Amino acid sequence: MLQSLLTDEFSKNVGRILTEGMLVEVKSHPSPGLVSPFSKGSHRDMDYNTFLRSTAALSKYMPYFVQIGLEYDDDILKRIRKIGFLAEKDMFSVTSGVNTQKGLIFLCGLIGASVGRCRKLNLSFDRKNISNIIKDITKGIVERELKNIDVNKYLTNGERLYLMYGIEGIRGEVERGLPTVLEYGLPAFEEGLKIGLNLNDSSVHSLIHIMAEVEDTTVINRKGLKGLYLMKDHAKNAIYLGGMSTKQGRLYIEKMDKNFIRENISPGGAADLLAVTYIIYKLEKMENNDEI
Ligand SMILES: CC(C)(COP(=O)(O)OP(=O)(O)OC[C@H]1O[C@@H](n2cnc3c(N)ncnc32)[C@H](O[C@H]2O[C@H](COP(=O)(O)OP(=O)(O)OP(=O)(O)O)[C@@H](O)[C@H]2O)[C@@H]1O)[C@@H](O)C(=O)NCCC(=O)NCCS
Ligand SMILES: Nc1ncnc2[nH]cnc12
Repeated sequence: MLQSLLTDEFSKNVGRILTEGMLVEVKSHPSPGLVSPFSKGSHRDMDYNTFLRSTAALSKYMPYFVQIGLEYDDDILKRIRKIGFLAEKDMFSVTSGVNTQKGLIFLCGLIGASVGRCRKLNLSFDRKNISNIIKDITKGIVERELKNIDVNKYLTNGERLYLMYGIEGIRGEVERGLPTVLEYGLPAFEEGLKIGLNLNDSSVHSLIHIMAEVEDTTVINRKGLKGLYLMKDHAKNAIYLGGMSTKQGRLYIEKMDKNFIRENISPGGAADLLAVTYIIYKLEKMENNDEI
């Protein structure tokens, strides 16, 4: 599959932004319960270096996702998954079997292909068009993959949690066109930059707003619905205190990190959506020739 797709300069540039998003996310701190350069968060089996290795391995695949959108009109989801499957294999091999960025591979596949498709159709690659194309590519995914699950096969966390609670997780997020990113992640990130926060602090500000809204199956998997509500309540308190824009908010977010580690909460889905937030922000800049 890789040999049959030759990537062009545009795909490489977009691929670079996808990789940058993964790096910006894992570099952000304090990131409650998550891995950062200063903390392993609520994890024993991975640290910052594991994420660097994983991101380096995945970077190779990013331009191919874009190329899919540039070259094909049909079976886009199937094609993304073919490449994604190879990427997952490489990820697990460099992390000794630890799941660092499985969700992100899928999300980057969809964003990359949707940007390729925008280019092909002469559409600007802004948040609205990316969201609409992702809705289109993933139309019916919840119905096909969750509502019709074969309960006798091995179930992934996402599938099991849908059966238990009806929670749609990453599939619901993409089929609805990334509402958590468009309605919460991006506005908070841009608000942070507008009031003068640096990249790190705007990212954490955005992360907190995402945590307040997302149905993160990584959290539910470990801690049940109680864990999800605990995460959301903490995030809402942090927002009430001003998030990263106030001293009280910052102190609260540092305390949140300690609480999440004590409670073994790691919002991996929220982390992925922060990466997506940054990626879409950066793609819009690229479109306007601002920062590339
Ligand atoms: C559609 C797929 C993403 C696969 O779906 P699957 O059913 O296999 O997976 P899910 O269990 O549904 O979870 C997928 C990951 O998505 C992230 N996530 C969770 N909730 C949301 C949400 N609401 N919105 C967006 N994203 C969300 C989350 O990924 C992050 O967390 C992972 C780290 O978690 P960790 O705590 O380590 O969890 P575990 O290893 O599970 O266990 P413990 O440590 O607790 O023991 C990390 O991956 C982050 O990225 C969910 O994990 C897609 O993969 C697919 O199509 N699969 C089919 C096979 C295929 O074709 N693969 C190639 C696809 S491109
Ligand atoms: N920084 C991070 N920490 C833990 N899990 C994650 N999944 C994606 N990014 C993560």
